[in-house]
Amino acid sequence: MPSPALAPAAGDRWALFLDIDGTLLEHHKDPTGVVVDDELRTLLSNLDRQLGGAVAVISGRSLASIDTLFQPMVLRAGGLFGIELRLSPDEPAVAAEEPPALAALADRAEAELGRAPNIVIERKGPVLAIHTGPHPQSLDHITRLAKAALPGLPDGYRVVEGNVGVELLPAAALKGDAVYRFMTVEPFKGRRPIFIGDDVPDEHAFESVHALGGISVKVGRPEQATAALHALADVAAVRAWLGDPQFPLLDKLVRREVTEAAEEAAR
Ligand SMILES: O=P(O)(O)OC[C@H]1O[C@H](O[C@H]2O[C@H](CO)[C@@H](O)[C@H](O)[C@H]2O)[C@H](O)[C@@H](O)[C@@H]1O
Ligand SMILES: [Mg+2]
Repeated sequence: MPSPALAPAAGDRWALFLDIDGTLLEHHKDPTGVVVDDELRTLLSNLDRQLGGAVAVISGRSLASIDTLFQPMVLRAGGLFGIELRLSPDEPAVAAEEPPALAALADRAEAELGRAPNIVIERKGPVLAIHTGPHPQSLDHITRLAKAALPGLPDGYRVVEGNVGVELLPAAALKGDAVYRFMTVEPFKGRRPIFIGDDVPDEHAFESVHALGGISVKVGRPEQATAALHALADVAAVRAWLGDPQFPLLDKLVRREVTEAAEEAAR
């Protein structure tokens, strides 16, 4: 039997927010190499029907990249960590622009690092990603380079070191803010949010769903500090949970022990 704290309250209506890479899709060394299978499309359509449309992906990918991946589906989405919002599927995808100072940095990064093995540079308008793959040494080096570039960028830019790369993000790129924005509009309004994510930028969204009385689910990396209160082992476990006829039965999630130190480290 689920403990009372883990059982969905009667009458709860849910809103579902999903990270993409590492949550719905397994990683691939090339960001353009991932493929959305029809099983995932069917899963998302079923959830969309089940939750009255209160389903959105919130990703570091641009809306254009999300659309290319999921076509012909057009999802409610927060692209570029929430900078590019599509609150309803009939809104066109508008791409955010690359500021000149970031363009200059991206040009330099492409010239200096573009040929290095395992490094992939992804220009996404106001966000620049330098993917290293799971190679800690190059990750340290690239993080230092990215931090050194901050003074030349518009105010508020920050470096986020993720599991397999570094991203330079403007101040407005906060996944939790995207969750808040969705929660102000139909069909999300008044529901209880669930956010599922696997990486550092997802921590902000975990905090937001907590503030909204929702459920946070961290995927994989059990050794990593996180604010999330629940866990799923991997992409397969995420898909199995989402596809369970009893979704969202919370006792199928692993309840995380969150220590003060872990919460602090996740901030
Ligand atoms: O917020 P997410 O949906 O998880 O997106 C985060 C980034 O995902 C992609 O990069 C990562 O996945 C790639 C494909 O597996 C991999 O090649 C890369 O090394 C990873 O960093 C995407 O390309 C980025 O734009 C997203 O920000
Ligand atoms: Mg992810």
